[in-house]
Amino acid sequence: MKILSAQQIRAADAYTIEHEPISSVLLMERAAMECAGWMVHTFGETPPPYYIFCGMGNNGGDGLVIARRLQEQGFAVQAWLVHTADTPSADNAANQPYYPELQHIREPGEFPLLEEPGIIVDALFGTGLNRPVEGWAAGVIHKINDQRHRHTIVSIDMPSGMMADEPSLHFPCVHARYTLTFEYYKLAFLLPENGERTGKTELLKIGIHPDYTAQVQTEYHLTDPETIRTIYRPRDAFSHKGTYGHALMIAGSYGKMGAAVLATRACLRAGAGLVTAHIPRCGYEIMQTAVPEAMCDTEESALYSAHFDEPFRLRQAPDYAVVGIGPGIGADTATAKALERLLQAFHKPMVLDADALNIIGKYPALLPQIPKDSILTPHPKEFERLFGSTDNHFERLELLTRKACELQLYILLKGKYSAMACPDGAVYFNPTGNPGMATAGAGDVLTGILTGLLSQGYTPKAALLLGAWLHGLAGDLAADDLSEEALVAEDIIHYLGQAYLNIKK
Ligand SMILES: NC(=O)C1=CN([C@@H]2O[C@H](COP(=O)(O)OP(=O)(O)OC[C@H]3O[C@@H](n4cnc5c(N)ncnc54)[C@H](O)[C@@H]3O)[C@@H](O)[C@H]2O)[C@@H](O)CC1
Ligand SMILES: Nc1ncnc2c1ncn2[C@@H]1O[C@H](COP(=O)(O)OP(=O)(O)O)[C@@H](O)[C@H]1O
Ligand SMILES: [K+]
Repeated sequence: MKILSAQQIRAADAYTIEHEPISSVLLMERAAMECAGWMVHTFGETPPPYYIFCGMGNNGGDGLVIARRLQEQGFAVQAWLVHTADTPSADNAANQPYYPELQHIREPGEFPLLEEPGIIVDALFGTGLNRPVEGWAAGVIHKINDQRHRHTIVSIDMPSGMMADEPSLHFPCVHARYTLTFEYYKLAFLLPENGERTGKTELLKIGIHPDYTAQVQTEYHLTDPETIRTIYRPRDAFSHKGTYGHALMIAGSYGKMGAAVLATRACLRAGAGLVTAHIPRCGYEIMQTAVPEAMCDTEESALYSAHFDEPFRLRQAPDYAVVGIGPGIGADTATAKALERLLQAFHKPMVLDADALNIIGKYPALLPQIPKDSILTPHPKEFERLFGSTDNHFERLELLTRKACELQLYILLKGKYSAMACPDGAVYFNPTGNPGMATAGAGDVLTGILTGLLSQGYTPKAALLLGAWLHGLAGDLAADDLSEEALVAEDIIHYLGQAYLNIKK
């Protein structure tokens, strides 16, 4: 699913108006009807009163139509026009006569007392916002926010005060419980700095012309079930384990064998044909007992240098379909040396996570040695160690995209919407997953899944999009049964099968 800028959204509206064709006032009617329908469905036939605050632009126009529609259905509605400008937009003005009970706020003192707990509809500003809200209009936003513990705040299209494509963290902005957004997710919603203000996002289709969406060029995308279904490849009936590759998982150290077990298990569950776990000797029995399906390749100590010093084994490394490296390996000098040797010996796309990334953060000269099209999976702290810090999440996204292009790597920056930057500059956000996955080892499972998918022959981009989706979906299915709180990393592996079945439906 494409993510459009505010400017592209305006163009999409204009294209629809011209080519459907439909008048802009009717398009507004359609958008507002969807909102009113959602509210009736969500808040029921006997809801608390609706308090609707409308701005002077088309977002306010939506608010006026919502007020009329809800009132026509017999609900208790009060609506105010907040005079943030001298003149309303044409479609806003066109709708005012159809809601004669409209009240007016021309100064902060006119903000009403909302006695009965109700539903506040925020229709002050939408995608037309082009600067911070200031003065008494900002005061109205603060007053709305002061009510948020007594009332449910629903923002129309965007929380008023938030910019769709630019940082606005420090701007006055409505803190919504729900944001009913039209047709496309806005980039701002997907960045952690705006999460608290956006609340739960509901995407409402308002009938934007499909031809516009099909032809518009955008670097940002949200992965969706259709994309995932086109990526997923069913198994060939005549295939054998050789078809699905032999993966090498380099993970674990004394005290961190759990990371190796989780990554190895996840790699097998994702569907790799054969998996060898490269681990320190101290973890041999743990691994053989916990994951009998995996082969083990051990070293005398927890250090990895010996392995890749040995010419025979070094020659073997390229024979693996894929290498996943990082979970729990530690970041001491000998291990760093071993990683350097691995990068000299292995030239196919690989998966680098956790301590492998921390080592590279310490020795940045290793970065350009990573095989082209490899997948890096940093969490925000690891990302900062690798590439430095930024002032806000828009800048961080820009840095992520730039690094993926410069280094010709796929980089997944973890989060609620993990951002996956591709070497061609495209960025995909993954919508599956939940806060239950903020638990030790969840990232090790992701490393295993990605390695398992690459092993089966998925391209790095396909493995990345499908892997992130499956990982989050397995976490969602696990949380549905077990709760977010009780979810542990092992559960994500356990529910991977259900996640596969779900995408095949
Ligand atoms: N035909 C269309 O274009 C449709 C538009 N729709 C709605 O229209 C919205 C966009 O409407 P508009 O482009 O009229 O803009 P908004 O209603 O978002 O903003 C209102 C006006 O405020 C002014 N403004 C910007 N920043 C300000 C600030 N900081 N302080 C005070 N005034 C400021 C702008 O000049 C703009 O004209 C969407 O978010 C959506 O809700 C929907 O009705 C669907 C159809
Ligand atoms: N709130 C959340 N919503 C969705 N996914 C989440 C959330 N919190 C964590 N995750 C996912 O869980 C994983 C956690 O990885 P990471 O922090 O590396 O864990 P660890 O290092 O303990 O293995 C990431 O893939 C991340 O996207
Ligand atoms: K709004």
